[in-house]
Amino acid sequence: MTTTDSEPATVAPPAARSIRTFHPRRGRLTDRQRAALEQLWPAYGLAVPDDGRTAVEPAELFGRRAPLVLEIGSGMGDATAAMAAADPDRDYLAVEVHTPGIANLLDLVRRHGLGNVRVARGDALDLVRALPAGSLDAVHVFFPDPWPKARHHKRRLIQPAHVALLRSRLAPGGTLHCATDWAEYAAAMRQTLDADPGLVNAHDGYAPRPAHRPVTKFERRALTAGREIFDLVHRRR
Ligand SMILES: C[S@@+](CC[C@H](N)C(=O)[O-])C[C@H]1O[C@@H](n2cnc3c(N)ncnc32)[C@H](O)[C@@H]1O
Repeated sequence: MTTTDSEPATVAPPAARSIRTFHPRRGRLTDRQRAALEQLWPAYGLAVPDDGRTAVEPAELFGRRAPLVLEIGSGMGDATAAMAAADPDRDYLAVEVHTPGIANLLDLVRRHGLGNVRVARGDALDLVRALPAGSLDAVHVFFPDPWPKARHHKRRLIQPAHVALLRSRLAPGGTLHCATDWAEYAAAMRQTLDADPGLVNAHDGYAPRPAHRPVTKFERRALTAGREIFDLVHRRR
């Protein structure tokens, strides 16, 4: 994965051109997830452009201009759906690679009538590259894959070049909120985020878990196993 904080090269295409249907294999989804995927994907789904040129225009995706929250690695989507339901004046764009998670979030969108959620399928960094600079009010990275082995650290989402890219898509004053149950990753995240010249740590250390962040599926597992949770909230200067 190469990373750049430069602008996407082309102007936004019509939303319909960036939205495509996909058909995951039968058997991986519950009937309800499959039905939600088939019914909602055309209007609520986005195939992440991976050509490095196609731009994603949030106003076209949501049909309105509102502050935009990006949730990276939304998992089964419970936290995204809960936050979007409690925050109707902002739009929520979730990005995930795991098809059952995408379908589950679409099912939650359908059941709770969430007009302010869209679900992107593909690589989070490709999506971030395709978004306009300064277009995000917040980025949520809740319990990203920890890649605990040292030789796999290069696969981690939170590393200096990726943070610079994320920061470039945040509006001034926008927040980057990360959470993890992996103490060593938390320390590395904090060091990387604190070192970014365009970010300021909103809490001068780890943040108390904000009331607006629901307990996620992975967080529940960590709490059951007795692990500590670390939140980090940084603001773009
Ligand atoms: C440990 S899980 C956490 C899920 C959820 N945030 C939670 O707390 O329950 C990490 C998620 O990130 C997703 N993921 C990993 N790499 C990704 C990528 N490059 N782009 C988008 N999602 C990704 C995985 O599929 C997985 O669902």
